[in-house]
Amino acid sequence: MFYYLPLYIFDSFSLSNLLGCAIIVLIGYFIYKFNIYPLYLSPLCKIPGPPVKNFFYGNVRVFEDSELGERLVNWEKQYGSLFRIHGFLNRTFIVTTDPKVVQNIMTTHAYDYRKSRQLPQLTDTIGEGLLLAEGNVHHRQRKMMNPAFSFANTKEIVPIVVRISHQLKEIIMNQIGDKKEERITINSLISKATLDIIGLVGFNYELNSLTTKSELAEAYDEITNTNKSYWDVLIILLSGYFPFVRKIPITSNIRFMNAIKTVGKISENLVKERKNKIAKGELKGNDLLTLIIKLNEDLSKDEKMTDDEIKYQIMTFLAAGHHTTSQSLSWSLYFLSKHPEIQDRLREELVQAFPDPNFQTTFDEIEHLKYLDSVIKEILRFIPPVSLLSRISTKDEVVNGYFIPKGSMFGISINTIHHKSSTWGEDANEFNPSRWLDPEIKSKVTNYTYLPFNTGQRSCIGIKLAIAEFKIILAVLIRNFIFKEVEGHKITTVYGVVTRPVPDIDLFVSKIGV
Ligand code: HEM
Repeated sequence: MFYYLPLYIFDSFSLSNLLGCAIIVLIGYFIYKFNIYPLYLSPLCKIPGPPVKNFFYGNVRVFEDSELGERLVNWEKQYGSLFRIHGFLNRTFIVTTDPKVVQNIMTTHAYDYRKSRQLPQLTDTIGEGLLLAEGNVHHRQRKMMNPAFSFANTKEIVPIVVRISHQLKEIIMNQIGDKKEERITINSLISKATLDIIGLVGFNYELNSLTTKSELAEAYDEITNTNKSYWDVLIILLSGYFPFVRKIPITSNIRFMNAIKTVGKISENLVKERKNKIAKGELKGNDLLTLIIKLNEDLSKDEKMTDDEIKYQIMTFLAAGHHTTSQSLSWSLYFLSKHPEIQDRLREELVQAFPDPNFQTTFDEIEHLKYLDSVIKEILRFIPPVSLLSRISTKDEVVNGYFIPKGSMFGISINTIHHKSSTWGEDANEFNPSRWLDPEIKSKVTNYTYLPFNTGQRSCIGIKLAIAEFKIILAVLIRNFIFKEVEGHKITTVYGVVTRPVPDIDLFVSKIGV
């Protein structure tokens, strides 16, 4: 009798019925997985959080959302330092600003949390370099590369940063020419300057993107494209779940993949070129790549990085090392133009320290400028370039009384932590560099209340380089120009991989003393 069962089924169900059933089962599975389970059945539902209003987007877009920062700050006030939000397809994020939880995730048990691969375009852009490596691989790579980012090496690269900063200054001077002032789009100029700097300090490679058309600068313009359409964002979000979506041959995907190929090709050539120099005994220089290759030479076979690993580090440094710094610099000029009194005070300090507008400086000289230091600390507090860090747990755990199953996603909201009035006072939402001169506020600053570069094992390896570069470029620009707001030019803050202004920032720029 059982022998006849399959035929019996085919008799009574036509193929279209079967297909219909399969579609219903699939839709049922989809609704269960992306709606019923995360919103009603998951143990994470016990954690408080805002109601979900959108079937697809949950309560935040998490990526490319212009209101994310403000909403997270408000939810933290309402639900406390550990709360639940839902992103695309109702993915649950446990958002935390609790210093103890942050410490546990970032320091005490850092390797028990892995990075999210929800943004495959990030993996495509930087490869499996230090930023994305996990566990022992990360530990080995980091240990090996730390010496290349030491204070001593950072001091050595200061003259390069000064040279490019003055080159940027000259370009702006020329754009202003004899005019009283000129409206200038600052982001793209600064981004080229920081790309040129990472090219030189990273690989002793003259990208010259400030002065010539650069293939690499164009590739990054494409990758970090600021004019993303609704469909571009949807493709990015969907590719987090279904990676093949990135491979569909539509214009935005093709342009993105071509840009990625350019970055990969240039990085590969840099490794080859350096290897040739080693073969000829010509390996000289104190750029990061040379230092890393030298350090690699001395390692045992098990510890050595492969050529591909070195290529991924180049891709990582290029991406991680230029966009963050350039966006922060652009935001600085924007807020300094909104607060002319702060800009004037900073300029006063700079003119006094550097009477010559074409000044050359050392690391120590620039480090001693207190107000410049306060302005930079404040911009990194007020608008941290990396506003949200995500981590996925690899073990079941109980956090603040809630059971959190392994595989859960934590979002450490740096931006929210940086706007807590309990740390920063009632004016936490104001841009006020002077707070950094207040001993009471300074006493509340710890690795877990202020973390623009993250903290612990996965903190930014380029922090010293980033701060030196940030200070020098800002010092050269503010020492030589006055930046003024363009009335009616409205800027929105968009929280992507890096927090960026949309549209690009236009400012009126005039020369000092003209
Ligand atoms: C204002 C500038 C910068 C900011 C705000 C910044 C911020 C950050 C943050 C928050 C992280 C941690 C990411 C995570 O835990 O998921 C990070 C990691 C990293 N950053 Fe930066 N960064 C900046 C500049 C640079 C520069 C100039 C470099 C130069 C190469 C660099 C290279 C890296 C690398 C390689 C990592 C991965 C470190 C690891 O996982 O061990 N960053 N950065």
